[in-house]
Amino acid sequence: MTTTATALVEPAPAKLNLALHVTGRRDDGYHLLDSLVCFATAGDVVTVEPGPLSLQVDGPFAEGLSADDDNLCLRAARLAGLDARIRLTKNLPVASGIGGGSADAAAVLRLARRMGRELPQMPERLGADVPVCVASIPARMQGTGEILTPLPPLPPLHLVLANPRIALSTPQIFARLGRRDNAPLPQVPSFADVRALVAWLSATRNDLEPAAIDAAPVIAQVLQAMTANGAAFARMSGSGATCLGIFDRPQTAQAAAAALARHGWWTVATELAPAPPAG
Ligand SMILES: C[C@@](CO)(OP(=O)(O)O)[C@H](O)COP(=O)(O)OP(=O)(O)OC[C@H]1O[C@@H](n2ccc(N)nc2=O)[C@H](O)[C@@H]1O
Ligand SMILES: Nc1ncnc2c1ncn2[C@@H]1O[C@H](COP(=O)(O)OP(=O)(O)O)[C@@H](O)[C@H]1O
Repeated sequence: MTTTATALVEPAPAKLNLALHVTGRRDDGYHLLDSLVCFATAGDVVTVEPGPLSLQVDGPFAEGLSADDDNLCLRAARLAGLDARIRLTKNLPVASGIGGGSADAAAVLRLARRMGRELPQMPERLGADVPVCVASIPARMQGTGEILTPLPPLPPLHLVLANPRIALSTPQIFARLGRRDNAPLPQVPSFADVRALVAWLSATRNDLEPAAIDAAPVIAQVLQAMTANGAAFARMSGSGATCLGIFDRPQTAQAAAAALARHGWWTVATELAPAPPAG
């Protein structure tokens, strides 16, 4: 698809679970979560142009993804009643704990809104992470993902994301959990600076991290490498295997991303994403 003047472009920022507590399980098997979520400028890009509904995928991770009817971009378009030619540039690794598919679906819903459609009720029908990805702002996420409390802006963050090129299945990681009745997050304050955020995060966890390390021990090496390369804080996001590191300066983040890439891992140095324009 060549892009024309009528194309609309929407970023699909990577979703980061800075903290993720699993606090229970519903009768239908879905888990109750309590998570501090934010978004990075690193992400996929969704473009739409007028035309019948279709999807074309390009970008570095296009190969791992089929453009068939099940693709979350097409499912989101059908839910929003959007007929358009969609192009997805897949920059994020697939099945990697940073909500790529949910962020893509959310970007399609925002595009549909820009084209005059109503946001569909219960976007969580597309995936538990879709509501927070539609908002794409720092938020506390509870319930199974549908209860959102927007947070005051976070301090600027210099981040590294690293994935050891291992796709992990979200349901399989949930299934490996030892405990499902952990305490909720402590109260989330307004963070004066990165030091305050890191201190708060240090008293929290990602409850899916031990289960994911059990399934893919290399994740522990990625976390260790983040710290060895100067991260003030390192943690796995979501159900993994992508890990995030918080660094003091853009230069240290870029140097760490380059050092981690020498292991053959996917890495990117990034920042917090700006909020999408209010719809
Ligand atoms: C774990 C999280 C944390 O943000 O992130 P990812 O690792 O996917 O990025 C999300 O809750 C994932 O959201 P999402 O990837 O949209 O999940 P869904 O497609 O709705 O669900 C996939 C499967 O994960 C399990 N699941 C998901 C969400 C939840 N609250 N409890 C669950 O038990 C269920 O087995 C479900 O069938
Ligand atoms: N546009 C999409 N991008 C990524 N994954 C998608 C997409 N559409 C459907 N999927 C499917 O959703 C699953 C979860 O992918 P993803 O959202 O990237 O992972 P995670 O939820 O761990 O962050 C994958 O198995 C993939 O096949």
